[in-house]
Amino acid sequence: MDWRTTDLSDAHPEAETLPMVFRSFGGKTRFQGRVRTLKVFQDNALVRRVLEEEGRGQVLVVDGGGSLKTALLGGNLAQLAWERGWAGVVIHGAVRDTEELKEVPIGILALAATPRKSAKEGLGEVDVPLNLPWARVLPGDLLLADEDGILLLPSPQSGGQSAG
Ligand SMILES: O=C([O-])CC(=O)C(=O)O
Repeated sequence: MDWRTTDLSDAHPEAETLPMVFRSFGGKTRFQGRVRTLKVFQDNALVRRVLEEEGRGQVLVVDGGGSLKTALLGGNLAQLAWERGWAGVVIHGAVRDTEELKEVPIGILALAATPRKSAKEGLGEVDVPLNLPWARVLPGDLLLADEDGILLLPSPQSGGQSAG
């Protein structure tokens, strides 16, 4: 992987970016893939359901509303993501089992770690546009993450709408 988000941002000034307010908890700090999205709040049953699907090198972006009260992913779900071929998980929220997450060779970005588990009711929305505090994230965007932040390039099919 020779790219850097800084160089890509220079080359694509219209691209959405997310600042590195996230902490890297996974085995990889640099990763990339097409985006799947999930919007939940303190409930991670849908996180498991989506990660059970074939990842095919995609990155799951979870808008957890920024809540740090419960963890939306832990060691088991991280292991599942790796086994199913996901390139990474980006969580606007919290994770747990940080010692285990380090050993999983995918990208795992989240705001914080917290011990408390999430509810399992299955509430939330899959494959919807996400309005994170810094940028809009659309399913199908190409996400690239490194130490400087996250860059989002719109999917060819979206006609560049996410760059607006
Ligand atoms: O199951 C959960 O709620 C999250 C977790 O602890 C894990 O993935 O190991």
